Amino acid sequence: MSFVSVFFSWYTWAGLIAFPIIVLLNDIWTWSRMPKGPMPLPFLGNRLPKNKPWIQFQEWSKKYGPIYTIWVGRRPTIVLSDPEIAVDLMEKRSNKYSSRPRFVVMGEILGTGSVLVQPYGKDWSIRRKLLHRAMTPAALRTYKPRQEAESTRLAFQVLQKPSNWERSFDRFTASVVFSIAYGHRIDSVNAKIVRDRLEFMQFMASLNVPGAYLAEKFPILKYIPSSIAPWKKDIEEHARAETNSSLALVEGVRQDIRIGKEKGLVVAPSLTQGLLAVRDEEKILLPDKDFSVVPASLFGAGSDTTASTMCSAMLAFVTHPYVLDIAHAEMDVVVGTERTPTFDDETSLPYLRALCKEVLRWRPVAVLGGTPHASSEDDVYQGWRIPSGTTILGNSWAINLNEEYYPNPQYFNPARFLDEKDPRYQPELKGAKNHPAKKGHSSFGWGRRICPGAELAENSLFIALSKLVWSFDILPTREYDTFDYTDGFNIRPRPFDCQIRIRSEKHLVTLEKENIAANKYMELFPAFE
Ligand code: HEM
Repeated sequence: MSFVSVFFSWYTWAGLIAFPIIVLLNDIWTWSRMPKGPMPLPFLGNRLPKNKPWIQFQEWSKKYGPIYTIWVGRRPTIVLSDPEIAVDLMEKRSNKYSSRPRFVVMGEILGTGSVLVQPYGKDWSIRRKLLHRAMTPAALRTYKPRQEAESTRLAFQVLQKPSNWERSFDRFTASVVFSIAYGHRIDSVNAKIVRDRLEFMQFMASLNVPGAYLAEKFPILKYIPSSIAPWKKDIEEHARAETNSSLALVEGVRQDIRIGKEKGLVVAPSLTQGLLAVRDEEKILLPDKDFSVVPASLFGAGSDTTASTMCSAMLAFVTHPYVLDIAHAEMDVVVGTERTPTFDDETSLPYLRALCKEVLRWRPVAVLGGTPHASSEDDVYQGWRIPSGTTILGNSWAINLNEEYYPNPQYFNPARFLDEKDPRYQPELKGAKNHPAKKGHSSFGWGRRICPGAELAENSLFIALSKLVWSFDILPTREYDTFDYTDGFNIRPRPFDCQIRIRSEKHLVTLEKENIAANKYMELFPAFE
């Protein structure tokens, strides 16, 4: 039979027509057994919002309930808006819900091997275990002096240039993670390494917005040669630059160790230094390119997230001024004016601790729960069928602002997180339901993929906000829109001005004195230029 006759034969045509029908019937069957959501179009899925999808997702949760399905092309995504359900799936059934969806653009085309986007499995587990070595309680204790010194330097920089507060926050969080990762501090956000890293991060974040790239719906598009696909060429160039930069940072630490040995100098302890030793001792087979991702992920995942949360705290201060009054009163009693707060004060500053939790709840920086989870086995939940490979998106915006758990959720009030015996506790802020997580919020994610840097971030938040609250009055200069946030993977308030002034002459003298000691301490960690 010739090719032409096969082409025109009736069964070829029947096959061509039957195939999409079979696929469609299969999709309808899958759809009919999954939690109901907005009606998708065959093969195309749902029309997804281009901007701030978490708002639309929250709206849909009011119509379709706390668990519903949306379709990205033919791929189902379950959206969760209730913390209990999120825990049921991603924690109690973490053996089935700890993978990541296929990221055609951010994972396969960018391909920088970030822990964040790796599917559950051996490759992910090696990197994650290495990361955990840097986050043990003992390791976290050794970072505290750096965080204290850096937060004193932060308060002093804000004192010197109050209008530059947001940049100072970025410098602070960058310096904390870089000094931990590579043993080098950051004195300016204009340091090349910070500019480069911020660009990589913002770029990566822009790849993960649902609906941003057609290749996510139609993976075949990833095979288009980059010579005729400028969007792909751009992604590949970013990937090369990021990998080279991560490798150079590890090489820098190797060089520090070499020079230290030659000259008999003490090298500032760092995560990279420790992990290089572990890799050699335990003969962990991880090529340099993949190894370099581990320390690099500290900045990628930990700097902007922490700084953005601090920016949200500033927005909360200027829009809910009474909070600062209460925090100031607590500082005055516990710390006084002769010294600034330290980690030793933590247990005596419950309002400050509650304030940090409330910021994380009120404006979760990883607004869609960070990187989505994916199921790796078929499952049945509340009678619904959830097939293997389903994307699971914990909408932190909807979860953290869920009225059943947090009455009057848009109202910023740290008292929600105070102990019931605390006289400042307000019972009317207790929800009809109790949040199932020990932390009382879901801003660090869930289960086996929960943020490994949560405690480090909480420590940075606590000490930085404590020093800022201790030092300053932070006052509104106009009306603010508490929803005026950036778009993307992580969110932060759009830049805004406010009045920041030192609380008294005594505070000024103490801060100046402690800043000298803090600068001296941070000399242990030479600055990245
Ligand atoms: C306020 C600060 C931070 C917030 C709100 C935050 C939030 C999150 C969230 C929501 C996830 C996704 C969790 C999940 O999939 O269930 C995540 C993952 C991650 N975070 Fe954080 N994070 C913060 C700071 C940090 C810091 C300081 C580090 C540094 C070690 C870090 C490292 C990571 C890494 C490596 C992952 C990927 C984990 C994995 O996929 O296995 N984060 N974070």
